[in-house]
Amino acid sequence: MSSLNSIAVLGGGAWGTALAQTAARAGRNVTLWEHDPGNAEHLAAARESRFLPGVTLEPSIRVTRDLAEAAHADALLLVVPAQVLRQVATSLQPLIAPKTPLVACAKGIEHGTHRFMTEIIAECAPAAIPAILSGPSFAADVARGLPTAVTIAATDAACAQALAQAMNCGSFRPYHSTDVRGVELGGATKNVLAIAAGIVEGKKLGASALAAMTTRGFAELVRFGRAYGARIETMHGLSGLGDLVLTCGTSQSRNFSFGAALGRGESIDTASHGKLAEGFFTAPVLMEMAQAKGVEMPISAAVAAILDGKLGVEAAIEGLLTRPLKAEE
Ligand SMILES: NC(=O)C1=CN([C@@H]2O[C@H](COP(=O)(O)OP(=O)(O)OC[C@H]3O[C@@H](n4cnc5c(N)ncnc54)[C@H](O)[C@@H]3O)[C@@H](O)[C@H]2O)C=CC1
Ligand SMILES: O=C(CO)COP(=O)(O)O
Repeated sequence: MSSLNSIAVLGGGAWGTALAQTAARAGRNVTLWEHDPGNAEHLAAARESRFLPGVTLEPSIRVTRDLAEAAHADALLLVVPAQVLRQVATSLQPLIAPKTPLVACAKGIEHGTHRFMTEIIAECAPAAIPAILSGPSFAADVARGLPTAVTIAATDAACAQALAQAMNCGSFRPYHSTDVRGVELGGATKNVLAIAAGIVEGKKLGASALAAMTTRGFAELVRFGRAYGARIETMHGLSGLGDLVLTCGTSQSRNFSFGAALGRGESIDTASHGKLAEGFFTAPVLMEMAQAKGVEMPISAAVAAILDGKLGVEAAIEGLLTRPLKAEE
């Protein structure tokens, strides 16, 4: 695949803004598309995103609300919440050139259809090359130019390599992979586990409990990944273990913060404090998919039951601790 000189980022939220900054620093010609008129106006006029205050847009980034203008880019990054990715991919379908890489940067699984992000792209924009970018990377860190490594996967190895090359700037190091399913599955699953980790923090259960939760959570991620076709080395990599460790360890994660608020006794309705916690949306789908293949995921199941209002936090903790003893696997 020839080099990708222009990049369009669709979504001027926290992560979209950070990735636009990265692509601009990597020397690409960058267009940042934002659907919301107020947010787009703020991006264009103040040169900062409402979702990432204090970060000034690189001067070369062009802000637009015109999807057709953004669709001209050599590669497009879809940086919107997982549950609206279908809507954006569908709108793009008539506008893009054949074989344009469309890179999902959302972490989730679609409600109702159980589709992973690249499956939605393949369905809605069949002429595109679907890809996924995921890994341990907080938008605020990336936007500030702090060192970060992620994985970019596409079934077409040359495409994954070209995307990694296009997004590589001094501080942002993308590895490439062809294990699309493994990369997207890790990012979706870890968000649910990060809510559990937050609950441990909010309930003040201690550092030992947090380490146990993260480790047994990883065992669930690996079991789920095996059932859905992920490679083991991917689950041990940046987009699996790496992102799990990141988001299970700090309140910088919105999923972790959401769980911590639940652990402190806040209601499900207010615990996100208006921020996007993708694990809230992924938890029920993850459970449906785990049950469909008989995958045992007790921590994720407890999170899903808490979020569904079927189980209290205290009862969930007691339930996990009193499960029959078993061999470690
Ligand atoms: N913030 C972070 O540190 C990271 C976020 N991600 C993932 O990126 C995805 C987006 O997250 P953030 O940018 O952080 O969220 P955000 O809440 O900061 O921004 C969401 C963006 O989506 C746009 N949007 C919402 N509804 C839309 C619609 N119907 N059509 C078009 N655009 C719409 C918003 O206007 C906004 O630009 C999530 O799946 C998240 O898990 C991944 C890695 C890091
Ligand atoms: O995915 C992320 C970092 O890799 C961001 O995590 P949160 O969505 O929980 O803030």
